[in-house]
Amino acid sequence: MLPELVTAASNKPFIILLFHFLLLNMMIHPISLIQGSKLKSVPASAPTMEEKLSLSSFKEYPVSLPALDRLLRIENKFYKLLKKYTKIEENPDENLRIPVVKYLTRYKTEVIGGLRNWRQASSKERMDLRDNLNHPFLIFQMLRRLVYDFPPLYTSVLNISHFHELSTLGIDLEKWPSKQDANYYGTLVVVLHHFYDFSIHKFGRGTFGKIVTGVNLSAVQSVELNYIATKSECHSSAVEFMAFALDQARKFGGISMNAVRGAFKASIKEHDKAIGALSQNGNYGLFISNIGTISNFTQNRHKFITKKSYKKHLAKKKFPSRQGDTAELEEMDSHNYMSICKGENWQSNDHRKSLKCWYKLTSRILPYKMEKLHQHPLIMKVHDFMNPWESASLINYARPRLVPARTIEEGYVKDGDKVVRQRAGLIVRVEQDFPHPQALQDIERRMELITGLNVQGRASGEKLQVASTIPGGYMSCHLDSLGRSLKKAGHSRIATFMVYLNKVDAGGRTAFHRLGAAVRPAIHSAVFWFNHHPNGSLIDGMIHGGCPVVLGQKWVATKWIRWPGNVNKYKCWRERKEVVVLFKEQDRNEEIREEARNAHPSNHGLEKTPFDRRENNLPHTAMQNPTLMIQSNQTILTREFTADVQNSVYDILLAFDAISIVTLLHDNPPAPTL
Ligand SMILES: O=C(O)CCC(=O)C(=O)O
Ligand SMILES: [Fe+2]
Repeated sequence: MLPELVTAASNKPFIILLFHFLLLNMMIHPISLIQGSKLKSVPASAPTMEEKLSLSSFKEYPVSLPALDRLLRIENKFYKLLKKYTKIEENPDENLRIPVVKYLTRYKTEVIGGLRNWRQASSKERMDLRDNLNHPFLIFQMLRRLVYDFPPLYTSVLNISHFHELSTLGIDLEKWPSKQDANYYGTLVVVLHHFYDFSIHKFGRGTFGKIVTGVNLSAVQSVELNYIATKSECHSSAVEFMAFALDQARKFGGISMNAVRGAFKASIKEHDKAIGALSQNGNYGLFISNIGTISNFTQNRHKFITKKSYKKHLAKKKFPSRQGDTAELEEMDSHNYMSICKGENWQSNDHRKSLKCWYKLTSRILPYKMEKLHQHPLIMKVHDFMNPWESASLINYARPRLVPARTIEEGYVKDGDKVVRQRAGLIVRVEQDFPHPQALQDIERRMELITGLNVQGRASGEKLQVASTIPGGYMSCHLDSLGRSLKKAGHSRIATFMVYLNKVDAGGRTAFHRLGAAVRPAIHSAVFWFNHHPNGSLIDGMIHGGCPVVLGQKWVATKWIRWPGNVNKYKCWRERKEVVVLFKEQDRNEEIREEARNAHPSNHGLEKTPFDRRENNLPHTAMQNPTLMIQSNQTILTREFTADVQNSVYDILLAFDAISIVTLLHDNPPAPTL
């Protein structure tokens, strides 16, 4: 247990104990942070506390907010009882005095101090406990107390009559938070440092920029964060956490100086080794992002590969420009993405001058304030797209339904990998049970009026998706489209329309690093961009990522707009090729056939094809395993369809690389009209 370790530190070789402790007891969440647009798989994680507690039907994070809320309240009760206990006359068991006082002191510094200052910091708004739980650092500290300090103390005091109230709280230590749970939040703190390169010396003592956080980072916690950072390949962050540990140990003791000094040296060595290997392997993105965060530890400066040597390295190796599509550019992506997240802007003055703002008038809606954020390729911002009631309804709908985001790699959704592309980010699709269907339709209709694209219906858009991210959570850089060409990927998301549903206190920009700029999340506003050129090819420049949220919780609603339902709007991208779909199935519903015969060949609005009607309201039995024949120009293709595929027009289009279905017939069709 950690407290024993710390007390023992002064007389035992601490470093040995320290690493023994770290290696054996700290199983951190297996992550490897960022690293460009290349996706890394994450091994299955241990059961989370949420699963163990089964307190709530939804998982908001590995530990759900209601679960955390409950823990916070339990701990608060415990704190009050301990405090009373120290004040009773015929005092307490002598053996208990030290651990009780220790717990009280930690609680006072980490919670009371933190909460008070946090409140002051939040633009005079009263923040409830939940808001405080929203910061990974405070959760990290709380879970550490509950994992290391709470169980032994709780077991010792449970039979003391003064504490009998505890038995009514339903605490089950078997289902108590684990070290993994605490360390998960440690990784989020590391992410924040790795990206934003803030001063740990200030942050660890309670300030974050202009915000007073009340954070009070102990030497031991700093050592733990060092370990987590090393495991996460954030080597310069690791060194900085260790440097802070050294500083805290020097100032406040409680841990062996020699041991921390030794661990500090070991950490630098580890850093240099890793960085050296990275630079030799030519992984410049990672190399630079690590180098970039090393600050000036004057006494140890010579031990780092300094920025100077990085510059030499730069001089030797020519880095690609920010345009184009090369392997090297991809390597640079992670670094550039981080720079843009930090607020850098590489757009030229000329380009910025060309970015205009205007009011868009349509016949049906009030004017929208439109702002061009990038010219070629286009990124548009729509101010005040959502009304506050709509945003709140979407958040309220999503909150209890969130699930960890699944990942999409090379066009396939991989089940099981919870957080690769989206870390500490959870999503839900807005389904039929959304209580305000009319509002949803309004929202989608407005998207259509603004973009000029169809977004409603399966062929035109995916269901609106709401995503939530807590501080430390981010989405590494990626392209929204699922394939390089529309031809290959019929599902392709030709455009993205994303709405920022709430105010994010700090961080959480959407970074378009190859375009040199990021969009700040502005409450109720939307951002809109194309992922494909009109000729169908992918716009590589649209690679983007959601930067880590620093303070507050970020909520976005995203509509991915699809190709098949919009293909007619891309009139010139290739020659029109019409196809005839033949159902060979015998027992097809007569109504469908009738409609098919009547369908006018020139009706290309996919929403109106018999297929779609079938999808919406025709009996399903008629559609079991049909064989489709597609006649396209002179070629006749036949293919068995699975139940899944038969359900959608665009899947059929995709399978046959067709643009549209002009008619739908039973056997022996007349010659197609091409
Ligand atoms: O959260 C963001 O700002 C970006 C999210 C995103 O890119 C996505 O969901 O595809
Ligand atoms: Fe995206």
